[in-house]
Amino acid sequence: MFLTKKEEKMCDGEFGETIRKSMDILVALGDIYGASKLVDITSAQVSGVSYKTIGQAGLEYLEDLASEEFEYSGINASLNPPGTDLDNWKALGFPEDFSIKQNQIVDAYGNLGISKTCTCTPYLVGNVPRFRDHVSWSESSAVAYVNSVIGARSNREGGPAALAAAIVGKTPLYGFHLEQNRKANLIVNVNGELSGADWGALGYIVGKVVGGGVPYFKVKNTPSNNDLKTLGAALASSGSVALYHMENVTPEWNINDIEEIEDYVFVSDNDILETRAKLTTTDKEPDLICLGCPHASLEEIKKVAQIVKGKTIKNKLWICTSVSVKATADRMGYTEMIESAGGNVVCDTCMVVAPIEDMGFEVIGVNSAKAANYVPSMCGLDVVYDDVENLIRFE
Ligand SMILES: C[C@@](O)(CCOP(=O)(O)O)CC(=O)O
Ligand code: SF4
Repeated sequence: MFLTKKEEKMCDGEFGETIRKSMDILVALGDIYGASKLVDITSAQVSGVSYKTIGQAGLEYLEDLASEEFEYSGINASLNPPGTDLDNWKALGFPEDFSIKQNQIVDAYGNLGISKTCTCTPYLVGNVPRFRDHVSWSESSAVAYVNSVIGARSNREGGPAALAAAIVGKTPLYGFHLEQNRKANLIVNVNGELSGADWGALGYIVGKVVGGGVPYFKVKNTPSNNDLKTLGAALASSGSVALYHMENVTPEWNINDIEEIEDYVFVSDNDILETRAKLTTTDKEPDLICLGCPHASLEEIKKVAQIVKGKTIKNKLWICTSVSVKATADRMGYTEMIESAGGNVVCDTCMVVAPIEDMGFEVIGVNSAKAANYVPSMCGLDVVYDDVENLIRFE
């Protein structure tokens, strides 16, 4: 891979150990994937934040990296969800030792120059690249969104690579950074109109078929941005999708030569119904309904507030989001409506990266196919997959 004189000096340690270690990761990646050079990025999104997933070794690695002075690239970089509500963990019943360690991890990232936004939907709260910008994002649902809905360019980075890219402000030029790799290779024809949890079911079905390819959707009704975030999350969890196109909807849909795509899949109403049923793993009622995978937007919180307003919820309810979105929900009175009904707006964390298996829950109600896919495997708990309206039960 070609390196400039300055980049070579960075690799040789002339700019300090933190920069050298970061360059090591980026150059190794570039060599593996045959990148021609490094390219400047405008944004990074760093996963590998939960104490549940990176543990003590991860915390020590980050504290060590942050202990040295270095010049941060200055690009906009934000963090993925940690495993606790960083400020409100005590009141919400998150384990103390875990929450303290978790705050130390987030502080170490902060010392490295990464914003403590702690969300998988950074595009809702100020980390919004422009069309065609090169970026380095690692949360898989966010990668799907930034490539597909925003039209910026990212590979599916691992946490350490996105951190290295943030520190240096560059990423190796290969894969989805190159125009020629952004074309679709599978056409998905969807038979009926979709709503709510149907979008996640569609993503789950197509992710399994397309793997790491690029699907091109033809759908009957236009999805909202919230639907696109749900769809992308599901595609990226059942497959390893980083980019999809939707006819007349996403910004690069017309870069494709449709006639040249040989592979087709048809998704019927019945496929959607069967998948919705398959994603539920139990016939028991959920003891926790956990919404916001990916992290909820203000409109999604508003919808829940309207459903529960003036009523009493039977089971526990969390709606997970970022501190920034919650601040607006507070002002709008949505948080108050949800709390009065017995629910909580939970910041920073989510049902997958929090240690919910140690918090006394057994069955989790979710409206996200990604969460339905990961809660059984990452938390060992059962899930019920359905629309918000059907999940929430009242006294
Ligand atoms: C499951 C996931 O959404 C959250 C866990 O990620 P991490 O602990 O931030 O590496 C990661 C992903 O899908 O990229
Ligand atoms: S599992 Fe869902 S809510 Fe949790 S970080 Fe990933 S996308 Fe966000």
